[in-house]
Amino acid sequence: MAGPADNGATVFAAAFERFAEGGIPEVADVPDASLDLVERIRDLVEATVRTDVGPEVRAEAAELVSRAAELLRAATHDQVVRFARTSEGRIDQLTQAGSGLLNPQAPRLVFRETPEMATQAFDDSVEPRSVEVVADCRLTAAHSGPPGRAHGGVVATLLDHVLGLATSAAGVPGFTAGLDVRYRAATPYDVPLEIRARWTHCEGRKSFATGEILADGKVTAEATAVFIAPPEMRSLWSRNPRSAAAEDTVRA
Ligand SMILES: CCCCCCCCCCCC(=O)SCCNC(=O)CCNC(=O)[C@H](O)C(C)(C)COP(=O)(O)OP(=O)(O)OC[C@H]1O[C@@H](n2cnc3c(N)ncnc32)[C@H](O)[C@@H]1OP(=O)(O)O
Repeated sequence: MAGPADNGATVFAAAFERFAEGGIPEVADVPDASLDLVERIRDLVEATVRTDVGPEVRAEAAELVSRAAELLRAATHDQVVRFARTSEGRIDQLTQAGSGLLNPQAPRLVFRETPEMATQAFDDSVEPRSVEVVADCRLTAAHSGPPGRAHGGVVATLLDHVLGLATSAAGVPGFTAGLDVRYRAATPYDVPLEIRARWTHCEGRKSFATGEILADGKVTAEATAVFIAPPEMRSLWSRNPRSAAAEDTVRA
């Protein structure tokens, strides 16, 4: 298993080998039961935050939740990391905290107008292309910070993730090296939010993006970020084969 010291490169290398061999499953093959479980846990978290029931009912609920955790632990993966290929040809990590389909702690982030994602990164013969990535999200009371508004860290997570995907879409992805968020107004929960981002330029290994969150058409937060891919990741990404066919089904 990869430890923190290896920068995740071992896990990525294994994932790219599997991608090359056609072994990365499709996101579309994730069973409905897996998605349903995630949605129900999100509902559970929301209900837990909002509940006003007494201690006895809480204790009863806690017993049920413990039983559910026990059921899920009956079979576990060696790695939490679960790669899958999206319909746009992008490799996603289904348990990541930004939008992971199999992570109930991730906000419900839905990408729209998603342009075809670059599947070939760091290809010297292809100029990065600036594409606008747009996502919809509705935060809940479980994401609140000060009364009535979203937590600033959650707002930063949304921006980090969507700006990161904009650099992936451009063909120059990386890890977040810096994220500068300007909180212009309260970001509300329980209302539709729109998150927009686009890659702007590269300076050497640094890939820059900007983006913003809008509620009811008004910008509540904006960000600039720099993403950097370590050399070993660049070499992995650069040989990401576009033509790989997925044969596995997701066992999630
Ligand atoms: C597959 C499906 C996934 C699917 C998942 C999808 C995820 C979407 C996006 C989520 C993104 C994340 O959360 S990523 C996770 C959070 N981020 C991280 O864990 C990153 C931790 N940091 C690192 O690993 C490292 O510091 C790196 C890789 C970022 C950079 O290390 P390095 O390669 O050694 O580079 P380093 O020499 O430090 O810096 C290179 C150059 O950049 C400059 N530089 C460094 N930081 C900054 C900065 N904040 N702003 C400006 N410039 C900077 C340096 O001065 C230097 O300039 P010069 O001397 O060259 O001029």
